[in-house]
Amino acid sequence: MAATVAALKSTTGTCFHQLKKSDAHFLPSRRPGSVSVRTLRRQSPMATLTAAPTVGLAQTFSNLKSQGKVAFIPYITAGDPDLSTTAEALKVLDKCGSDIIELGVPYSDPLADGPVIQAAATRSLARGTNFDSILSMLKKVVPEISAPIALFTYYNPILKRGIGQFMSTVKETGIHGLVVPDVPLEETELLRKEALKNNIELVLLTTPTTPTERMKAIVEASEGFIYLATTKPVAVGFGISSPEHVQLVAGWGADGVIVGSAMVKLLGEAKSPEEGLLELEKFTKSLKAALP
Ligand SMILES: O=P(O)(O)OC[C@@H](O)[C@@H](O)c1c[nH]c2ccccc12
Repeated sequence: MAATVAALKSTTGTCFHQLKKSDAHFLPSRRPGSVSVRTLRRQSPMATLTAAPTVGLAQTFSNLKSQGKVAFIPYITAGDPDLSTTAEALKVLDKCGSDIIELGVPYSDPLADGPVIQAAATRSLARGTNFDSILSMLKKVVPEISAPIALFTYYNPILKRGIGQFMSTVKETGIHGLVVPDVPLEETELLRKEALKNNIELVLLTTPTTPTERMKAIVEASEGFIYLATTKPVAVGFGISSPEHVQLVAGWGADGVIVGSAMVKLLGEAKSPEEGLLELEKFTKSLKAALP
């Protein structure tokens, strides 16, 4: 895998259709920066009024890279065990130094997710979580947290609202990035156009088995994140669940480390939301401490 990371950093590439749970994913950065994101935000005169993130995903990577740091990127599913716990969890993750937070919108056919996240989505939907309730939770919480958020959603909820309407609504909540795992490159043109209009970074996906030419095209089109293979900064995810894993991946030369299922499990399987949040805090701190 270390060799894979090195190879990916010297290639431009991606495949989209072949995305599966066994694959790692990577996040590139485009815009150079020199000041710590977190320092920048906290020094802002607006900080007492609102801690809204001032920089997006790509900029966050640039800023961290210039300090020799590796991004810590947790993923949680919205509405599991309930939306008010998700709101608290976002604050905990932010407070514990997460650099970017991935928030999954639960969907009935989560084909790109593994069993833990699928189960979380099912529980969340059974509780009645829907896109509108997630948006109103985000409107309240996003101004209180520093880390930029990337929303993970399948394509259907976007199509249902209409792409333009979806992007502007999402932008209003203060979300910076969007990952749509079931849209192939060929169908992203309109999505990209509307995302750009609303200043949302649209993340495309690749896998280690993606043909080089296709990888190049996807890397070219992606903003903020790419899953696998790029000369831009790279973040690795899938199957990472301990400080040892995090350390190992950072040692391979990755620019960011993504942890999903392990987080989701802590929150979703805790005896109570309070206990889940405490576990989440402990776990996040231990992972963050393992990174440079
Ligand atoms: O859960 P893991 O093994 O820690 O891996 C992160 C991954 O699940 C998360 O980033 C993710 C959630 N939903 C996705 C859809 C596509 C790609 C990636 C994801």
